Order: sequence, then structure tokens, then C-alpha cells
Amino acid sequence: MITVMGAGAFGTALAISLAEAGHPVTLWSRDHEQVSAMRLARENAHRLPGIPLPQFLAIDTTIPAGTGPVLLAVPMQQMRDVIKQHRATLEGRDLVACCKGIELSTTMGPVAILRQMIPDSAAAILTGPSFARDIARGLPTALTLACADPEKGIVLQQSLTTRNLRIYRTTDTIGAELGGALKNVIAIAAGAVTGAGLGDSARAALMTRGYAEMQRLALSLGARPDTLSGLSGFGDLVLTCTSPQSRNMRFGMALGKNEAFDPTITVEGAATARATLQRAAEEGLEMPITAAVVALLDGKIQLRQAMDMLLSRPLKEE
Ligand SMILES: NC(=O)C1=CN([C@@H]2O[C@H](COP(=O)(O)OP(=O)(O)OC[C@H]3O[C@@H](n4cnc5c(N)ncnc54)[C@H](O)[C@@H]3O)[C@@H](O)[C@H]2O)C=CC1
Ligand SMILES: O=C(CO)COP(=O)(O)O
Repeated sequence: MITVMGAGAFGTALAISLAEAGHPVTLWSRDHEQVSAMRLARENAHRLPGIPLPQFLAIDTTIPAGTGPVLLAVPMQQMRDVIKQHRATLEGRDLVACCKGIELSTTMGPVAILRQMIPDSAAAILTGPSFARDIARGLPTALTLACADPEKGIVLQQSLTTRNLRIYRTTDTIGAELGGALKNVIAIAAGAVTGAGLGDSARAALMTRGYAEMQRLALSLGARPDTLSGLSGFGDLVLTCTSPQSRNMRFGMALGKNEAFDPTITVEGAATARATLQRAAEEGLEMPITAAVVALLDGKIQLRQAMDMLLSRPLKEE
């Protein structure tokens, strides 16, 4: 039995794909009303309207006991609390973080949190370019499963691969989790540039220099370069910075247009930008685009000033 914790967009999409592949799957939510509504309508009307839930997908407020893997598809800043509340049930199971970000209070990534909170479990992360709606509609996607234990990684890769989820494997958990976290920050910046009408050339420059920033921090923290250039890094950066399906990009577009953005929408890059800047300072690294995103979020500068700041930095080699 595979358990997916978090009946948001991503958790529901993964549960649909896995259930359609014939796995017994339980989709867990803390919210009784949501569970009743989803059971009745066989649809996640809030997050994935119009997409039917497979007949054999179980939806519950209780995590089934057992030994099967548990996928944690809750927002990054909530993950620690969710684990704390369910620690006893999660102990000894293979745990797969399905979130993208860095915890603001500790600057830790999801795998590090899993290892700290439940040291006896295998800790992995599933990340890479994939919009929940695409997965849920059965469109093809490719993801990265990172697990430090290579044998466990193979087992998880095999058990989570489905007709439309092609999973690649790595043991580089640091690279995989940082790629997914940092691309959201750059997507906010790319959205802001797009929203302000600064043009596709500016966005391409920003994505490229943003990628350099991602590499600077990730490599300094021990990531492997090929992970950053793979699906979980470059791949997800491209998807998130070029599609308005991305919430991080849409949030950035609103910033660029000086418009309000619905605060109930999950935008991982905002908290992660602050956590990233903190971590970069500890490493003695410069991350000018991330710093500009934080200054924009804090209302300390306007987008034009942010661009002037970036463009007036000392000229250097690429
Ligand atoms: N939506 C997408 O296309 C993708 C999302 N992700 C990642 O998946 C993670 C979750 O994102 P989404 O599912 O899109 O967000 P969402 O906003 O659609 O859903 C989040 C879910 O977590 C639940 N939740 C929040 N706090 C909780 C708590 N304390 N205890 C229990 N449940 C809690 C909410 O009730 C909600 O159902 C994020 O880190 C995101 O970056 C990754 C790939 C694709
Ligand atoms: O991570 C994602 C695609 O890979 C989803 O991006 P958003 O969270 O910006 O919607």
C-alpha cells in the first residue's frame, strides 16, 4: 500500500497516477470535510477540478498501518509539523518528500528534515519538472527520485514509476532538493520580469544567471553538477520560468505588475528565497537575484530598481 499525505494538487495527482497503475493507494488528508467531499464527488474539486479520481483510490483521514512507502506532498514549511504529528505511524517506513523548498526556521531541505525527525526510515525526494494537472491528466512527465541508499532508490524508482511518470534515479539528495527549491525563487524573478513587460531576452538572461546562482550554492553545499543540470535542476527551472501554469511564476508576474496575489495559493519560492539568502550568507556566497527577490517581497525596492541593481553590478567573466 502506498500512502500519499496531502490531498493538494500534487498529492492528488501522484495518487491518481499510482492508483491508475494498479497500486493500492490511500490519499490522506487532515480535513474530514474534504475527504467526504472527495469520496462523494470522486474529484478534488478544489485543486484539480474536472479530473476524476480512479475508482480504487482510497481517501482517508487515517494513515493506513503497514510497511509501504509514504509520499509527503505537503508544503515545505508545514512538513516538519506533519511529521511530528504522525511520527509513530511513519517510523520504519520509506519516506519520500514530494515538496520543493528550504525550511525558513532551520535552512534545512526536506530530506535533511526527514533524516533528523525519523532517523530509522529511508529518506528520499521525488522532484523534477511536472505540473500536478499534467500528471493527473495522464500526460507524460519525467522526475528524479533521489535516495542516498542506492538499493532503496532502485526499489522506490520501480514502485513509483507509472505509465506517465518516468522516474530517473540518483543518490544525490542535496542536489535534487536544492534544484527543486531554488528554481522556484528564480521563477518568481522570471515572473516579475515578464509581468513588468521587460521582454523575453531579459527573462532568458535572468534564467541563465539564476541557474549560475543555483549552482553556486548547491555545489558549495555538496551537490553534484550533473544533478543540477538534470531534471530536478535545469529541467524544472525551464518549466517553472516559462509557463504561467507555475504558481511561483504567476506570483512573480503579479509582483511585476504591482497586483495583489491570492495568499491561499501555495508559493514555495517566497519563504525559500529568504531561507536561501540566509544559507548563502553562511556560505559566504553572493546570490544577487535571490537578494533582489527578497527585497521585492519585503517591499524595499520596486522592480525597476531591482533590475538597475542587477545590471549595474561589476562587469565580470561569465
Ligand atoms: N502543484 C504542482 O504542480 C507541484 C507541486 N509540487 C510541490 O508539492 C508540494 C505541495 O504542493 P501542492 O500540492 O501543489 O500544494 P497545494 O496547496 O495544492 O496543497 C497542499 C496540501 O497540503 C495540505 N496541508 C497544508 N498544511 C498541512 C498540515 N499542516 N497538515 C496536513 N496537511 C497540510 C493542504 O491542506 C493541501 O491539501 C509543494 O512543495 C510543491 O512545490 C511539486 C511538483 C508539482
Ligand atoms: O514545481 C512545479 C513544477 O515542477 C510546480 O511549480 P509551482 O509550484 O510554481 O506551480
